[in-house]
Amino acid sequence: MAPSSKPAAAVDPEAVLSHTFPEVSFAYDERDVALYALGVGACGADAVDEKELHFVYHRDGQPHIKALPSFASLFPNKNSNGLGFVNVPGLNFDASLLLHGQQYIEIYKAIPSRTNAVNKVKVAGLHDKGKATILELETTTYVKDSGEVLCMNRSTIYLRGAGGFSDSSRPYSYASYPADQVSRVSIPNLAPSAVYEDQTRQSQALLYRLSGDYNPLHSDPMVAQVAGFTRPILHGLCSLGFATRAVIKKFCNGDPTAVKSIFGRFLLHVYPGETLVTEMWLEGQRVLYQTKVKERNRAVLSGYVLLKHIPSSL
Ligand SMILES: CCCCCCC/C=C/C(=O)SCCNC(=O)CCNC(=O)[C@H](O)C(C)(C)COP(=O)(O)OP(=O)(O)OC[C@H]1O[C@@H](n2cnc3c(N)ncnc32)[C@H](O)[C@@H]1OP(=O)(O)O
Repeated sequence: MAPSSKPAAAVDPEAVLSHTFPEVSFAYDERDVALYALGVGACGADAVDEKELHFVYHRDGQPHIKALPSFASLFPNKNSNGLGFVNVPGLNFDASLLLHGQQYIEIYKAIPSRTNAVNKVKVAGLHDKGKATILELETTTYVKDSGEVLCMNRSTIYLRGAGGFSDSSRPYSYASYPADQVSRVSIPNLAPSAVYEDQTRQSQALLYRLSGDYNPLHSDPMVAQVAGFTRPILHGLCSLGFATRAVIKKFCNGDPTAVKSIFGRFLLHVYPGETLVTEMWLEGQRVLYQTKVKERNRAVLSGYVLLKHIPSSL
């Protein structure tokens, strides 16, 4: 290479956008649904909580257990343990520095408590932020036998240190979806309509990982240190599960089928053991929320949950 040549860019957008992912088949059952619910704190403060017990136990038997809508956020993990994008040609990054940035989930059909399913995955966005690259992957999940569409997850992955690949002065930015679907929510300057406090356990990430996200960032102190944290951090989707539970509890009377879509932006890491305080505001059929860590008084997550209808009791 001539000394004046530019080093190869870390990201080749054409190669990334033209990548096709293999379809992935998977199955789950009520045990997975209940394990997930425990992983996001269901019945954590009250083992007979009448608005949550049906997520982990049912007197009439396992088939009657209900899936939390955020259980759907696990489906992209089936694509090579969630890291199917690590080997995308044209996408070079340090995997130890990646963080989950945002998650958007559309639910088209009540999430069954057991099914055989298929994931179809595509790149939905790619953005050069200079110090980072943002990759967005869309995973659409179908019921295997009927072909019905169950849900769609759009996962935003923040790749620290992998930006700066744009040629021109205008940073590269591509998205295949309307911007307002996943824009950062503005938190109202009003007292919240509801507040819910949850204590995460020291072992929260160790329990949550058994639902299928085995990234050692959440369990291994050395890996966490390399990534810049004093100890393993909580999975972003675990915090999102806590926030979704808070909304279902406060606005849906425990009914998981009332939820149409969920959006969350991860603002700051959470350490297992910290207390999550979720403030919620009802705006039309959307519940805007912001989750703070009580011990550090810092906002760690914000977003919205769109409901099919507002329960008449509100
Ligand atoms: C199939 C998919 C599976 C994915 C699994 C991935 C593995 C899972 C890992 C985890 O769960 S990690 C734990 C959860 N996540 C976190 O804890 C991250 C918390 N957030 C942060 O630490 C920070 O917000 C950040 C992501 C490091 C960004 O902070 P930074 O200070 O670097 O950003 P800014 O200077 O404010 O903004 C730069 C640029 O980027 C945009 N942006 C910022 N934050 C996010 C975000 N969370 N999501 C998306 N985009 C983000 C921001 O808007 C700026 O862009 P412009 O506005 O300038 O265009």
